[in-house]
Amino acid sequence: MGCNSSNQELQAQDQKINSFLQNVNHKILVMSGKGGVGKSTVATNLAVFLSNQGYKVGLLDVDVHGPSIAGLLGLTGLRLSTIGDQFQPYHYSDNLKVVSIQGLLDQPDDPLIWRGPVKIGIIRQFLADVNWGPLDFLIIDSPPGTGDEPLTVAQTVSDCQAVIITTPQEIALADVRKSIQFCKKVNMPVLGIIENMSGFVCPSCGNMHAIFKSGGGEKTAADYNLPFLGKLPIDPGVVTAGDAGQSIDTLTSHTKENMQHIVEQLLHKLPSKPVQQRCGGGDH
Ligand SMILES: Nc1ncnc2c1ncn2[C@@H]1O[C@H](COP(=O)(O)OP(=O)(O)OP(=O)(O)O)[C@@H](O)[C@H]1O
Repeated sequence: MGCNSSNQELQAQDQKINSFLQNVNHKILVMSGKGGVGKSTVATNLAVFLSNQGYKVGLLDVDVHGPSIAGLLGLTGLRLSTIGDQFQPYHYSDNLKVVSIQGLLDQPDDPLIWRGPVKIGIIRQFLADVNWGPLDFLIIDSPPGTGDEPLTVAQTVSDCQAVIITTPQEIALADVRKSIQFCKKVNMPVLGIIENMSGFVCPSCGNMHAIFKSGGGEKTAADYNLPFLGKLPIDPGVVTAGDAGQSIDTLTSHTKENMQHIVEQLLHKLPSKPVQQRCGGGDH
């Protein structure tokens, strides 16, 4: 009896998830094999750049143990409110809604000491019980690796596609190859690979220094016959902007153009679908 009722609850939740996902044109999971390669930075900026172009975007942080989206967007006091039985996403702008586990913590520095089933439960709830509304893009930022969080997304969001972030050095690329194999195993198409921290242009001499090497992400994409979406250099401005809760869009360096190029490449790879009601641009 208990088992039946929990099965029924799961089925009811599945229905809610499916009815939300039917109203989302493109679902993108941003993954990396290795930690600290800039996955949250890229996920956040993809969401901001797309929403600035007028697309309706939802940004979901499923990095339960190390959520950083709220900080990168300057939403340090982010709280998720509820109306009835639904969470209300944070409206970063007219076109960008944000949900992060951070919004449920009493203290921002509280650690979450959760095992798999609890994490799976909260991710499903963020898909079932959030008042997202119709979206052109749902961008999901996952923790590094191939654990519970990306697996839950892959199993729950049936037409999700992956964008894999790497840095150019071999130790990161070895983990990217695992991410690619993971995507194959769970039948999640890879939209492309982005190489972050790809070279550093010295502000004094203007020369490019390949601190973590350069080109490894592009080569891995070619080796696996996957699209290469572009690269971002090591840019101290990215750190300063991220720490100040600002997007790459506020930078004056070439990094902004590189990010725009990545967004254009991504849009090229996607089948065009009718856009949700578009607004002029972000208001944040
Ligand atoms: N292109 C870049 N140039 C300079 N710094 C960068 C760049 N990209 C990201 N960073 C910085 O690197 C740090 C890690 O970035 P971020 O949090 O996005 O990585 P992550 O892969 O999501 O990390 P985690 O594994 O903890 O989830 C941040 O301080 C960020 O500002």
